[in-house]
Amino acid sequence: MIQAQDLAKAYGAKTAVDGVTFTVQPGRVTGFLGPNGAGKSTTMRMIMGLDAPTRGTVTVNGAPYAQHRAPLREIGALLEARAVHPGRSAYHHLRALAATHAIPTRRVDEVIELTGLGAAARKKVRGFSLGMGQRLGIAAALLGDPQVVVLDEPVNGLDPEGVLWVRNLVRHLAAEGRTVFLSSHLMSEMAQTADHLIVIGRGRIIADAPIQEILDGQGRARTRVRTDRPAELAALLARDGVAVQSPDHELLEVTGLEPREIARTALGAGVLVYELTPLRASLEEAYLELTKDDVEYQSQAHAAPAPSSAEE
Ligand SMILES: Nc1ncnc2c1ncn2[C@@H]1O[C@H](COP(=O)(O)OP(=O)(O)OP(=O)(O)O)[C@@H](O)[C@H]1O
Repeated sequence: MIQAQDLAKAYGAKTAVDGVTFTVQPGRVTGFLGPNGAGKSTTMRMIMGLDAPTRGTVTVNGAPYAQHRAPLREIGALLEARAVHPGRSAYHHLRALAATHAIPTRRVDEVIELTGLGAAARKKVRGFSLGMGQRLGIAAALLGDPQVVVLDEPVNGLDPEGVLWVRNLVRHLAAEGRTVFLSSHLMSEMAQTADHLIVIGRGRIIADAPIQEILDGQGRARTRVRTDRPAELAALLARDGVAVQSPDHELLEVTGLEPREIARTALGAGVLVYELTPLRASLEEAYLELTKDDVEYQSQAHAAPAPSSAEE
């Protein structure tokens, strides 16, 4: 289990993570979803003890990473920008890692098998494709047979077969009762892989719910309408896929129509509307909104010299 409590990280004046509180439970795949720059990698680095929080705490199975005697057996991670000696073979890289953590060599063969590295394991890492590099990173993460697995953008650079492989692997790890926490900036990928989603935008949690709940809530615009002729407007709005409720005098709650359409219908019939309030943006909409800002950020980042911390 991973528990973050009011976890925050600032780099100078830049707040990367702005006080997040969440729990990643064992036995399911938890997706950490957010656009580029939302704070996913920073949060994951703090989980792994690679970055010190400015505020708050994060624990892995009840203790901060640094306090575990054999951290590799507790939690395994694939983080971006993993340093692997390019002149070494994947096999030797894993052997060296195992040796420094008192992990038997037999386990190296197991993770090579598990990650489908196969014959490539004997080749120098220098010649690895992005996909093979990701597999090696995942092999290293699983080396200590950890109860908690953290993968930062594990499907980045993988071909469709590789994406499917990661999906099956993480589902298998969760089915074994492990805590699996993986990040992505793609809602579509998460929808197919995760049981539970934690959505982060600009360093803050914007949703933390089972995936089904999030998918059910998608795309169903709900609007509060106040009008002096509620019965008449309700009748005008009634159509397939639209639900109209009247919880109070002069009040309607309309599901399945955008405010603009409601306004147009009311205007067409000469019905006075004196309130029109969208009740809840769907997560997908909220997510797209955040992504939109991020695209702007990206284009600015390309126009100006890239910050030295940029990972892409
Ligand atoms: N070492 C650093 N120094 C300064 N700013 C940083 C540093 N690391 C991250 N940031 C900034 O903190 C914010 C969050 O970055 P982070 O890498 O955690 O986001 P992310 O959600 O993982 O995005 P991505 O998908 O691009 O990796 C970004 O604005 C980033 O530029």
